[in-house]
Amino acid sequence: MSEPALPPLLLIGCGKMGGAMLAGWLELGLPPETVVVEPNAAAVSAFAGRVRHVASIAEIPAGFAPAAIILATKPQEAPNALPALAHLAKPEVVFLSIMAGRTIGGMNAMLGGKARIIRAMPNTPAALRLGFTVACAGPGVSAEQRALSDRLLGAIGEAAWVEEEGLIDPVTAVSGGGPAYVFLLAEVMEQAALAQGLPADLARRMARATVAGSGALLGASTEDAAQLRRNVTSPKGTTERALAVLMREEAWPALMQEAIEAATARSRELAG
Ligand SMILES: NC(=O)C1=CN([C@@H]2O[C@H](COP(=O)(O)OP(=O)(O)OC[C@H]3O[C@@H](n4cnc5c(N)ncnc54)[C@H](OP(=O)(O)O)[C@@H]3O)[C@@H](O)[C@H]2O)C=CC1
Ligand SMILES: O=C(O)[C@@H]1CCC=N1
Repeated sequence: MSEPALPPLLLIGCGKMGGAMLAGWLELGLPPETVVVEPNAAAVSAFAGRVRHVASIAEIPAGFAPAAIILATKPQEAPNALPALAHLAKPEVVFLSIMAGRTIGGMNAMLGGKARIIRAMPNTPAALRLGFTVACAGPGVSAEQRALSDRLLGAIGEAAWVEEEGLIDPVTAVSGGGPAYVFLLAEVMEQAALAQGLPADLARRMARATVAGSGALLGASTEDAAQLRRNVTSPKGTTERALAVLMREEAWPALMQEAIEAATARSRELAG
């Protein structure tokens, strides 16, 4: 059975994440009545003619009744943007926020106290529909609103739900920011290749292809990451020597834990 048509949406902020999500939703067949609020016209140029673009919340057409309002501005913009959207907070409208840190309670207060809110955390592979999003539904969200949000998040990759909102902070640290750590890996591998005398172009290609190829292998495999690592590590071989450095107690395992703790703490600081 084919899925019902998507209802019109209102997207607030069409930057890196908002734009990536919009691209996925357009593939699902988003109605052209969809409104995108984005002050930076260049950010929406790729979607010209497929959605209605306005530069500010004040310019949202009067009477427009979206089923879902996606909040994809920076968390710091919430105190400006959310009160201006309070008049749209009705039981039949679900707010789907991807803002780091901003809590359901804090957003609800800015939206007038009666909003139905889902707090979600996607990541940038959403641009290739390979994202991973974890979502949490706040009070009053209906089964239909949750199903619509699940469909929207499923259009940009995998979606998972948690009941405890506090878990979204470590999710933000692990999968929300996670792509940055992987890209950093490509950067430092390239630098290490250069340090061993490899030509710059080759160092760059090697690092990118190794990270991208390993990600694709992991994505296609049912084996644990640890087993895929072992598959590379010949006894008494070269990889074993490298891993003896990287897996030292104070090295990657401890550093990653510290990094995730720092990002989780920052997510909690952004709360409100
Ligand atoms: N980037 C990522 O990997 C992820 C980001 N997020 C979350 O997504 C949100 C957006 O992040 P990201 O896409 O990286 O940021 P961007 O800065 O790329 O996008 C935010 C966009 O919102 C626009 N904007 C600013 N004020 C308003 C307003 N009042 N109404 C409508 N649009 C407005 C900005 O315009 P201008 O630049 O002109 O100010 C900008 O284009 C953040 O809350 C972040 O925490 C979540 C998961 C991953
Ligand atoms: O760095 C940030 O705050 C956002 C949230 C996760 C990824 N980017």
